[in-house]
Amino acid sequence: MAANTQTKYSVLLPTYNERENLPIITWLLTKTFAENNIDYEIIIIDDNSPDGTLEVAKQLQAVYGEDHIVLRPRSGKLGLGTAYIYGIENATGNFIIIMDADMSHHPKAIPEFIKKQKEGNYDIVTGSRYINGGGVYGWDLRRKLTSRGANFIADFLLRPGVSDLTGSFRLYKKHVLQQIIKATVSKGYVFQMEMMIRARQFGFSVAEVPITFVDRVYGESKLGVGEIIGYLKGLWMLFTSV
Ligand SMILES: Nc1nc2c(ncn2[C@@H]2O[C@H](COP(=O)(O)OP(=O)(O)O[C@H]3O[C@H](CO)[C@@H](O)[C@H](O)[C@@H]3O)[C@@H](O)[C@H]2O)c(=O)[nH]1
Repeated sequence: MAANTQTKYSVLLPTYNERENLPIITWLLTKTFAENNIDYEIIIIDDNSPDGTLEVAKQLQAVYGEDHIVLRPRSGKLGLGTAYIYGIENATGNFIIIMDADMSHHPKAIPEFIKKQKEGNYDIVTGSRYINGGGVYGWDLRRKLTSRGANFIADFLLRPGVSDLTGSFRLYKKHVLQQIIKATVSKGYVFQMEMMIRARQFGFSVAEVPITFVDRVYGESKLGVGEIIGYLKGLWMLFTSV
C-alpha cells in the first residue's frame, strides 16, 4: 500500500482487564501498520482495570513510542459506549478504527477495511461475521444464539441493511463518526447497533467486509445479563423512536 501522509488511522482500544491480551494485540497492530506503510496511533482507553492493564500499556508505550501508543485512562469502569466517545475526542487521525483488545478482532483485516473504504469512498466499513467468508470461532451455543438472536430481532424491527449489527470491528471517517456519536444515546453494548441505525438515518454509505470473530483466550467477556437487558431496552427505544 502506498504511503499517504494526509491519511492517519486512529485505533480505539477500550480495555478492562486485558493485561495478557494487550501486548499481543499491540504487537500485531504495529506490525500490520508498519508492513502496510500506514500512519496510525493506538488509543488505549483503560477503565482502571484491577488486573493492572494500564501498567502494561505504559510499558508498551515505552517500547513503541508516544506517537503510536496514546494512553487515555479513566477513573473507573464507565462502559464501552462512553469509552469510544472519549477515544474519539482524543483521536488525531482522520479515520477511526474501533475494535476489541482481546484478540477477537484480528488486525490483519484492517488493510482489507482500508482497501474497501477506498474502493467506494465509503463513510463506514464494518466487519461482518454473517456474510459469506465471515464467521465465529470458539463460542458456545448460548453465546452463538445470543448473537444471532440479537441480530435477528434488530433486523426484524429496524431493517438496518447491515448483516452484523452487533459487531464492533469498524472503520469510520472521523467526521462521520462524530456526527453519528452526537445522535447516539445508548451507552452500553447496544451502542454499536444504534450507531448503524443513526448512520442509515444520516444516509452514510456502509460497506461490509467478512471477518472471523475468534473468542478470547485470556480473560472474560463483560457481556452479562445486564448488558443483554440493556440491549433489548435500547432496541425497543430505537424501534419506537426512529
Ligand atoms: N474501557 C472499557 N473497556 C471495556 C469495558 N467493557 C468492555 N471493555 C473492552 O471492550 C472490548 C470488548 O469487551 P468484551 O467484554 O470482551 O466483549 P464481548 O462480550 O466479546 O463482545 C464483543 O462482541 C459483541 C458482539 O458479539 C460486541 O457487541 C461487543 O461490542 C464486543 O465487540 C474488550 O477490549 C474489553 O476489554 C468498559 O466498561 N470500559
